[in-house]
Amino acid sequence: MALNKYMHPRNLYKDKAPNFKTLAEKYPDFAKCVFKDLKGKCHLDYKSPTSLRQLAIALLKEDFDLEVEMPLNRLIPTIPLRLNYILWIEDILKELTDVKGKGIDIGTGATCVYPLLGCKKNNWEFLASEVDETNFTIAEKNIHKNNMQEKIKVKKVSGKTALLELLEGNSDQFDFCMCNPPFFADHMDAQAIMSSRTDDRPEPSSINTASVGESITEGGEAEFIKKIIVESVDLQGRIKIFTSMIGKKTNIPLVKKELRDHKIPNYQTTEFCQGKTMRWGIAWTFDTSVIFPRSLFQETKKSRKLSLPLTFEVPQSAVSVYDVDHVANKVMKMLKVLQIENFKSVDSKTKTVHLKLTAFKNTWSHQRRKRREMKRRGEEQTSEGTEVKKLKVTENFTEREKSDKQLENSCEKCQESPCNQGEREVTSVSDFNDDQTFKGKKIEEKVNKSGDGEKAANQGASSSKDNVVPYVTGDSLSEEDKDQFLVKCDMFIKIASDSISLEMVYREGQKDQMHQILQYLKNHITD
Ligand SMILES: C[S@@+](CC[C@H](N)C(=O)[O-])C[C@H]1O[C@@H](n2cnc3c(N)ncnc32)[C@H](O)[C@@H]1O
Repeated sequence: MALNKYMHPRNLYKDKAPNFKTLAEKYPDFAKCVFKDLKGKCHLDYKSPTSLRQLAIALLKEDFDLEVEMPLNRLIPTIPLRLNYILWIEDILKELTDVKGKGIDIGTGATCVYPLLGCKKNNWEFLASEVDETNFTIAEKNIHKNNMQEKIKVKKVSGKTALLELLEGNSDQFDFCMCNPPFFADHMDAQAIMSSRTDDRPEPSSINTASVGESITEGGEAEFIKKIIVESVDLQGRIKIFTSMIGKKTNIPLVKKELRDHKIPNYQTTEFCQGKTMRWGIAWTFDTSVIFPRSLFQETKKSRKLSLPLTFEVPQSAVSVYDVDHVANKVMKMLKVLQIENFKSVDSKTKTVHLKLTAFKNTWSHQRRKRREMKRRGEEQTSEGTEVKKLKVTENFTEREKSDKQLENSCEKCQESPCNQGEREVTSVSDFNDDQTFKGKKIEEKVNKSGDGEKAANQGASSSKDNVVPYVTGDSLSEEDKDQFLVKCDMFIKIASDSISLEMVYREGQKDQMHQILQYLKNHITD
């Protein structure tokens, strides 16, 4: 299921979808809803209220040892989503001191699902409200069925307020309140939302059995949550953390605005992901010392994105012999020029070369600017009668700048010039510190004196025609430079079908620097 990878990590359905076959063997009423395909695999009709009900009943019994009854004409709770909400509350409470384990559930529904789960899992106590007579009666039954009447109380309310009426005549302190508010503003809203589905947002895979009172509230869920926010101002001494589920993403900014309007600065949203459905949660408190857990969805998404490898197919023209060893040697020489530390290991089975890279200093970007600077300084020096040789460098840079421009235009990531991705095209050799001219001089001397090894390294980073383009060797980093690294990543050079690929996998530090290093290698590997 698309969103399951973002489910709460402690959600037991994250990596283990309910096994219909096993459930059918244990629960006869559920078995009646299951049908088998030609291969004998069990399926469920998610459009059938009876099937959904029997699945929820079976899961609550199987995974939480909870006995419940649910009317077919009331909302049937999807258990993975309800569990995600409970797990988020657990995470919030972990950050608090002096937790009593007491919560409020606004509009508990017939199943009384949050109090039953919270009480069973965490031994929490609940005060719940319900406006609907049928829901109220069945919620009470479900509490008794599970012998939780000491822990869970439900109060029938008029629905004029969200919390105030529930707390009348009660002086308890609560750690949190939770709510799955009625969703729609009116029938038109419900109709519009159900019929606004596109290919991107297909038909819901399951049926909504909620009654009018359960799913429709004046102004929709945003107004309902606003009501809780307004009341929370008066109740801040009684309830530490206020939370609500949000069903429509577009309501999040409205709710946040209401919080800001009431000068409530400490709030946090989260995502509840399950199957194909995403819902959101919002939590707020008047206690500024509370630190809410960060959104797991955003963190997981970010770390998944970060772990995707960047790949590059090495062209045949990069090396004289097109094999992994030659490519690896060439790349290592380029890394030496860039002063990127690398540790090599080889997987002899797959013939893959693994280089563990650590870059301490950006030696690969802003080269045009730096060469222009060098050119200027070269001219200054020449006018003072020093080093005529620098003029050659100047001329060559002009040529080089042209080719750099072309390279810049070819930024593969954004296809724009200048690159707008914050991962600017990288072009030439090194980041010559501040005293470019001095380094240039020093390097020229090196070129003049250097043996084959250094010349070979130079080829890795500069045009063979342009052998006066300076370079620095990898041994010139100061201890200070090495104290802080820019980025660490792994590079794999391997055979991929009939070509050799270079793959970079991010480890730590600034990921955009890894993009730049790869771009540099792409631009210069055929030099
Ligand atoms: C979307 S349902 C949620 C039911 C249950 N909490 C769940 O998540 O499955 C909303 C519930 O709130 C109840 N409700 C609506 N307005 C209410 C109010 N002002 N006070 C208490 N309950 C209310 C409805 O009757 C309904 O049972």
